[in-house]
Amino acid sequence: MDSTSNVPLAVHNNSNHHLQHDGAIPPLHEYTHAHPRPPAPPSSSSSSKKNRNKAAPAASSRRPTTPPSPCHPLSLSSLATPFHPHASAIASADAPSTSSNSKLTLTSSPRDSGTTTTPQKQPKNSRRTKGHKSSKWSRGGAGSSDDTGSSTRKKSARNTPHAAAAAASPQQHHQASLSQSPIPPSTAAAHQGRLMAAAFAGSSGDSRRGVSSPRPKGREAKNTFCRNVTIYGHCRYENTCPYIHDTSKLNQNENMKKRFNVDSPSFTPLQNTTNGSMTPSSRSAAISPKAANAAVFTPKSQRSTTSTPNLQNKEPVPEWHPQEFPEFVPQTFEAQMVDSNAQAHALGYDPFSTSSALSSITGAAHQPSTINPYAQDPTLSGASYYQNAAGFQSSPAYHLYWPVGPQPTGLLAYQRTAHDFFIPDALREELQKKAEIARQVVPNSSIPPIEQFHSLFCLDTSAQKNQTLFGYSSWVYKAVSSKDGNTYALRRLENFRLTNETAIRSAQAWKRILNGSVVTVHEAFTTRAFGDSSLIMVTDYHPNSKTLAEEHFKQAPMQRFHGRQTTSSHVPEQVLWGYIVQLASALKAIHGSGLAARLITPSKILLTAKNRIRLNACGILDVVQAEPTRSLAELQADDLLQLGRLILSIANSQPSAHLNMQKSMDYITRGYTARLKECVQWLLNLPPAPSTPSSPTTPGAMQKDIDTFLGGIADQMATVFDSELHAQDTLVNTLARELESSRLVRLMTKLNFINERPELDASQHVPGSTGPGPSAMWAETGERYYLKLFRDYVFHQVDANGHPVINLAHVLDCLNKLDAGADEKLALISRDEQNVLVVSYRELKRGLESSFQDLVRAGRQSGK
Ligand SMILES: Nc1ncnc2c1ncn2[C@@H]1O[C@H](COP(=O)(O)OP(=O)(O)OP(=O)(O)O)[C@@H](O)[C@H]1O
Repeated sequence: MDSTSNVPLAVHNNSNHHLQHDGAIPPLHEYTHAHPRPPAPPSSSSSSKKNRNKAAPAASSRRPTTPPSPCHPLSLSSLATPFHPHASAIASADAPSTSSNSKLTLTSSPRDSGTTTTPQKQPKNSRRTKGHKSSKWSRGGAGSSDDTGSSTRKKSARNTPHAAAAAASPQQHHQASLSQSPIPPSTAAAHQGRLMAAAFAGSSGDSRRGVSSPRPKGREAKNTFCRNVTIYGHCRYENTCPYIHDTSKLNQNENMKKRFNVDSPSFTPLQNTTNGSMTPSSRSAAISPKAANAAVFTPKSQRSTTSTPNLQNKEPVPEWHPQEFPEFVPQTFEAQMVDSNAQAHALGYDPFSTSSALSSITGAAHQPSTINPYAQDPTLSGASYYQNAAGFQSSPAYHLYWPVGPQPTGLLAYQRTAHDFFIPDALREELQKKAEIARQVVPNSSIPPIEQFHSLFCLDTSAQKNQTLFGYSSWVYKAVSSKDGNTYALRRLENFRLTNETAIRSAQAWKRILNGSVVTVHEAFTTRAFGDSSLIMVTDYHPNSKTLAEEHFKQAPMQRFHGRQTTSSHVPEQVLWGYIVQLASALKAIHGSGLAARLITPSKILLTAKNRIRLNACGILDVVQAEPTRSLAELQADDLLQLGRLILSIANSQPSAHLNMQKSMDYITRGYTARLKECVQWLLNLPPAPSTPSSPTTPGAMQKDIDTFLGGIADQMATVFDSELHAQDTLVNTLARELESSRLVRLMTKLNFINERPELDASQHVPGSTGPGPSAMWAETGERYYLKLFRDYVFHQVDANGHPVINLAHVLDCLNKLDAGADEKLALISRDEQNVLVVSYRELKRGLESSFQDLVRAGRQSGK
C-alpha cells in the first residue's frame, strides 16, 4: 500500500489553485467536469486556517507508523530482510570493536569455512580478513561513497542464491576474487572500491575515470564471467579485461558447473538467537528463485549500509522450501491501527451494518467466512480492487458494481445511457405498467365490497356477455383482500343459485393445484352483495394480462393495455409449441389430481407475459355442473381434444377453425411443420377403441392421455425448457444489477441524513463530541464539511462554462468508490473556491460512518 494513502486529509489554502501543486492538481474547470487527477502530495500544500485545525489532529492520529515488518512494501528491502536480524545481531554483539565485527563477518563462522570454502582457501580468507581489518571495512562503512557501494553490493549479492553462492566461493565473483586476492589488503580494498564505483556510479561521471578492471589471478579470470557485461551489457575494457566475456566459454568450465548451477542448494540465513531484542524472523530460510532476478538493492541512507555487515556464514540447505517462503503481502497498516473513534461508533446500533457492530462488540477477529459485504468494516478489501489487483484479497469485492455489460467508466459520454446501469427499458416498462394497473381504482365506485374484498375494479370491459361457457353471465373484478392486503381476481357468475352444498366444496380440490400454467384458485363462495345470488370464485390476479382470444383474434388494441398491439398475423411455430408445452404441463397437474380442466378455450387462457400463458377459470364448471354427465376419463380426454382445437384455431387465427377441419388442417400443412400437424391431429383424433392395436410393435391400444402426450412432445419440451432457462438467466442478471442499485440507495440515504442537517446546529448535544459548543454547526464542520463538499462533487458539478454536468456514470463511479472505501483520492473544492481538500474515499467513508453514528445516537437520546 502506498504510504501516502494513509495521510487522511490534506488541506490546501489555494487562492489560485490552478496548478499550484506542481501541476498535479488540475485547474478548477477540470475538477468540475472530470474525474480528479491524482492529487498533489499533502506536504506540498498549505492549509487554510480553518481547515488546518481540522486536518492536523486527524492526520496525526491516523497516520500509521511504519512497522518494522519484513513485509514492508518495499519489496527489495523485504527480500533483504532475512539477513538483517542476523546482521544486526552480530553487529551489536561486537559493537565495541569494528575490527572484530569485520572479522566475524568475513571469517569467523566455522560453517562458512567448513562448507562453502575449500580447505586450501582458508588461509586466503584469513588474509582477506586481515586486509579488511585495516581497510575501509574496518571503518564500519562510514567512509566514502565507494564504501557504500561496496557494502551495498555485498548486501545485494547475499540476496540471491547465485550471489550467495558466489559470495561463498570467491572464484565466482569479482568481489569474491578481490577478497581472495593475494595482493596487499589496502590494494584489494582500493580495487574493491573502484570496482564498486564503476558498478554504481553509472555510465558517466568522474567516479568512472581511472577505473580499470581489477586483475585477478589467471585461474579466476578463466572461470569468471565479466561483471561489467552483466551490469552494463558490455565491458569497455574487453580488450584488456582478463575475465570472460563470452558465455559459451564460461560453460566450458566443468568445475564451476558442478558447484554452482540451478540445482545448487539454497542459501539459508541464520535465525537470530543472540540478540533478544530482535523479533525472531518467522520467514523461511529459503529464498525464492525469483530473488535471483531482483534488482540490486540500493540503500537509502548511510545507516543502512553500516548496520548491515557482510555475512557469508550461511550453510546451504539441501533443497528448496518454496512452501515456506511467504509471498509478499501488502499490509493494510491502517487496519491494524486501533481507531478508538471507530470502535466507539461501532458500539452504537447501526441499522445498516448490524453485523459489523456485533463483531466489534464481541471482539471477534475478522473472519473472511463471516464477512457481511455490507458491513462498514475498514478491513474489507474492496479497496484492493483499485489499489492492488494482483495482491492478496481476503474477501470478494462485493462492493463493486455488477460487472455485466460495458463498464460504466469505460464509456464515452454519448455512449452512456441509463439502461447501461439499470433494468432494461422494456422490462421496466412492463413491470411499471403491471404495478400501475394493479393499483387502479375507480373513485366513487358503486361496486360494493364483498366479504373481505374491497376496492373492486371491473376488468371485464365487454358489454356482450357470453353465457354459453358457464351458463351464466360472468364478470371479473380486481379486488384487495383486507385479510392479507393482496390483490385478487374475483369472477362473479350472475344469478347463480347454489342447489347442492357439496358442489361448492369442489373448489377445495382446485386450491391444491399449484402449477405455473394454472391461475391458482383460492376460494369460492356465494354472495348477495350485488343484489342477486352470485357465485364468486377467487383466483390469483395477474395484472396487465389479457386472454389468448384478445391476443390472437381481436383486431383493435384495447386501451387498457397501454398500446400493446394485438396481432392476427401468422403465429410462429415456436410460440405454438410454447403454448402446447405449458398447457400440457397444466393438464398434467390437473389430471394428476383427479380433475379435469373442462374449459380450454382462448378466452379462458390468460397471457400474463410474453408467450407466458395460464389456464384460467378452472373449477367453475365443477361448481356449476356438479353432476357431470360424463366420466372423469372422458372429461380428461375431452381436455386433450379442446387443446387440439385451441392450437388449431390459434394457428389459423380463427376461433371457429375446428368447424372447417379440412381447410384448417391444410393451412397448418402449408404454414407449419409436419411435426406440429401430427401433434394437432393426435389431439383432435378420438381416442382409439380399447381393442385396437396401435402398431405391430406396441400391442394393445395406445392410450390417449396426458402422459402419452407428454412423451410424444418430449423433444419440444426440452426446447421450451431451455429457452425458459435462458430467460431466467437474463432475469437473474437484471436482478443482480438492481441489487447494486439498492446498495447505492442506502448509501445515498445515509449521505442525505447527514448533509446540511440544520437541527443539530447548536441546539443539540451530539454524544461523543467535545468542545464548548459540541454540536455547533455540526453539519458544517469536521467530517460533515467534506461530506458536503463530496456531495457537491458528485451531484453538483458544473462544466467550464458553468453548465450543470449530468453524468450518471460519474455519480455511480463516485458512490461505488465511497462504498468500497477506496484509497483513491479526490480534490474537493470549497464553495467559495478558496480551499481545496484532498481526501481519499476511505476517509470519506469513515467520516460518513462516524457522522451517521452521531445521528443515530442523537436520535436515540431524544427518544428516551
Ligand atoms: N385472474 C385474472 N387476473 C387478471 N386479469 C384477469 C383474470 N381473469 C380474467 N382477467 C381479465 O378479465 C377480462 C375478462 O375476462 P373473461 O374471462 O371474462 O374474458 P372475456 O374475454 O370477457 O370472456 P367472455 O367472453 O367469456 O366474457 C380479461 O381481459 C382478462 O384479461
